[in-house]
Parts: sequence; structure tokens; C-alpha cells
Amino acid sequence: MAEITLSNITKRFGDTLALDDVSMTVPNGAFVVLLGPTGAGKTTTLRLVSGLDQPDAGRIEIGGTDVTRMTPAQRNVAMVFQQYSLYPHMTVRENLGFPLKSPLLRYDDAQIARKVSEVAEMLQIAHKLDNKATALSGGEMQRVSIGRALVRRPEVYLMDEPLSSLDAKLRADLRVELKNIQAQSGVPFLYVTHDQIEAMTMASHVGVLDHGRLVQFGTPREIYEDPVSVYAASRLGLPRINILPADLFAGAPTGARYIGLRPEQIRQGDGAESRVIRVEHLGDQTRLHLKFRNHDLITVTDAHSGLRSGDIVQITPDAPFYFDASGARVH
Ligand SMILES: Nc1ncnc2c1ncn2[C@@H]1O[C@H](COP(=O)(O)OP(=O)(O)OP(=O)(O)O)[C@@H](O)[C@H]1O
Repeated sequence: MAEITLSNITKRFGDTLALDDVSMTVPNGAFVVLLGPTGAGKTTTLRLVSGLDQPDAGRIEIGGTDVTRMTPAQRNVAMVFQQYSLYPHMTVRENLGFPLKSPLLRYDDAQIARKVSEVAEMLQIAHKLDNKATALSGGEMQRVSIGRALVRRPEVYLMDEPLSSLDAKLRADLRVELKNIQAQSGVPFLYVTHDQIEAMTMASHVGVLDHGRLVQFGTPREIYEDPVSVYAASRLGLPRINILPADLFAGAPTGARYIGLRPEQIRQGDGAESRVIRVEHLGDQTRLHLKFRNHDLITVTDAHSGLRSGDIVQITPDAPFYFDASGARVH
């Protein structure tokens, strides 16, 4: 395990600037989640740290060693990518054991067998150990790919949406398992996901990428409670933050063009009138879709709320965010 430092990393593919002067430190033992829409540069970041690609400029260090020009094998990183990378002619057992067979690691057969069965149990795939990789479902293949990374103790785990092809229950179980592995081993994770819950529950740090630039790096709470821009604020939170013209409500500071209201930043009971359009009972909370002066708003209310569509509720912003015309935070 080791700290990872990216310093002024730039990567181009032809005319595309995939990463633009990115600097970031993944502290020892951290779980860093990269967020951003398609094309933001998340996968490119992982590939550069892994050594599958080389940056055009900048430097990557793992544990204080400059690895920028080293091969993936020299870096001792474990990777899980979206597309499964299993050996099709091998069984699940052989696929899982393969990374441990390197003579450099000097594991004996009993140690390999123990490690393989531990990881297979954790990934709920033990009953398939003797199946050929080709005789697995997509979700099972993905679990074996994760397993092949987890049998090792690398300097860093690099994972690109590893849980996205799994069903909700398994995803929830594996979120907990991956967090446990990170907590127990101290090996840092660099992890890409589009899943808000994964980001909020697993990350110790979040890096927000926008067109190849790292626009904010901090704890999930910092990004949620103190976003630098509309873009960063919109990356975390379900329902999403509401962005409206600032002058719809009184009290906007000078320079503010937009007001940002997370659901809990909308106080109900006094203030301006808005109409309930739709009520969604989700069990632990109720979502309210409101129409406020021709703008749509989503907020949450009491789980047992008796509100119905057509009702009128009074709302007031409660400690909202303000942004300028470019989307940068002003207050
Ligand atoms: N091998 C490549 N050749 C050409 N362009 C590439 C290559 N890899 C990435 N790019 C481009 O670099 C930019 C960043 O891509 P990247 O895959 O890192 O984004 P991403 O944030 O991981 O997106 P996704 O969520 O779709 O995986 C995109 O514009 C992409 O088209």
C-alpha cells in the first residue's frame, strides 16, 4: 500500500484532450471515487495510473517512486475494468488463482487454494469454482474479475465501475465487502462509478472531473455541502440539486445568477406558494415534485405526508448556494 500522486498530468488522444493538467494525491488507505459524465476522463486516469497508457506530460508516483515510465507489472497494481478480462479456457478456480501463480510471489498450492476459496466465498461464487469462465453469466464473470484483483495485495486497486453489471442486492453486499477490504488492508482504491450511493457510502475522497480537468477534490460531505460550482454540486445528491434563476427568491447576493437548492435546503411551511405536481412515496421518505413560478423543483418531505397533487405548499430557501453566470459558486 502506498500514496499515489499525480502531478500535472496531461493526456491527449489525437485532438481530444482527455486529461488537462490534473494533479491529485490519493492518500494511503484512501478510497477515492472519480465522478463525471461520459468522456470526463475517469477511465483515462485509471489507465494512466495502471501503466496501460502513458501521459503526454506530468508525473505519477506510487509510494514515492516515479512510475511514469514503468510497465503495469512493475507497478504492482490490481485492476478491474468494465469489460471482463478472464481467461475463457480456464475454470473460475484457475482464473482466480492465476495472479498468485507468479514465481515472484512464492505462494504454495495450499496458500493459493485458501486465498481462492476466501475470495470466492466473499463474492458469492464458490459454487461455480469448477465452471469454465465461458459458462458464466455477465454478473458472474464480473465477480471473477473482481476476485482476480482481490486475491492479491497490490500497491493500489484500480476499479472502473466494477459493480455496475450486478443486481441490487449483490451490489449492496459487495459495497460492504470492498469497503472492508480497504479498511483492513489499507490499500488505496481509485474507483470509478456513476452510482451516487456508491460514491457517498464508499468514498473517503471524491474527485470531480469535467472535460479532463479536476474541478474539485474533497470528502463526499465537502462536495455535497460546499460545492465549487453548479457542475460539482450536480454530481452528488439524490434527488439532484435544483438550479433556478437566483432572482426567483429574495435575498440573492450581487453577482448571483443561479440559486442552488438541495432538497433539504427547501423549507416548507412558510414563504412563496408552489403547487404539488406529483408525490412519490419511497418508504423512508416522500419526494415532492413542485411547480414554482413555471419552474420544476424536487424536494423531500415526511414519509407519512398526506400531501397530494394539486395541493399548495409554501416554500423558502434555507441556506442555499448561489452561483454566477458561469456556474461558479459565489456564496
Ligand atoms: N483510446 C482512445 N482513443 C481516442 N480517444 C480516447 C481514447 N480513450 C479515451 N478517449 C477520449 O478521451 C476522453 C476521456 O475518455 P475517458 O474514457 O477517460 O472518459 P470517462 O470519464 O471514463 O467516460 P466513461 O464514463 O464513458 O467511461 C473522451 O473524449 C474519449 O473519447
